Amino acid sequence: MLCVWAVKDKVGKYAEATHLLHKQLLEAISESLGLEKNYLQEQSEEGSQVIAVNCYPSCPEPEVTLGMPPHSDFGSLTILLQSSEGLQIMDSNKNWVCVPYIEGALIVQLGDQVEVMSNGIYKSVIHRVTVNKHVKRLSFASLHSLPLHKKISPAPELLDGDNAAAYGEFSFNDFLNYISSIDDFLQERFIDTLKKSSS
Ligand SMILES: O=C(O)CCC(=O)C(=O)O
Ligand SMILES: [Fe+2]
Repeated sequence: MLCVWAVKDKVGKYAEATHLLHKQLLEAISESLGLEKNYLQEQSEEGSQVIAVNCYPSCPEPEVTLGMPPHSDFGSLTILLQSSEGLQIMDSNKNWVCVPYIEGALIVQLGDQVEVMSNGIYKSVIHRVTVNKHVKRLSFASLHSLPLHKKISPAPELLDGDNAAAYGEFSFNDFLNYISSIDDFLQERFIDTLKKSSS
């Protein structure tokens, strides 16, 4: 019992720390886009945070399988801690690049919601997870999202005559409806369905 409480306390503190870090990162991203410092954070107010613990057992034939298939995260940002290498991101030439393991380092992945709000100035990162023949891998993902029914669209300050909105508006709920309505949501990323044809 003591052990359960100790873990609960640690995970609770971790969730609080990543919640604060998410806020600070959104402020930095807002400023980098030339928006009000609080713009993205205000959009994200009353949003959700989920801590997912992923376990990838060692696998006798790592070359024929994946721990997690390619996807981008639907939310604003994902803050990730990994126990060993395994995460790969797709670069602009569509090559898979290994994210190195650095003890204690946090990995920040930009999600679809920030891609849309930045009108595509930032792109969400496509990533996948490989498995290892000998090593079991754990990852702790803090997944942050805007509120379920909040409509998300490009920040109006980023739009002018030369820069039209490159994405239609959507909510997290629209995303959930999308993935429950199709057979294989990995075939087409939800964000691609929002892109306007001129983009
Ligand atoms: O295990 C990882 O490194 C990534 C996990 C992930 O992509 C996710 O939870 O969305
Ligand atoms: Fe992910």
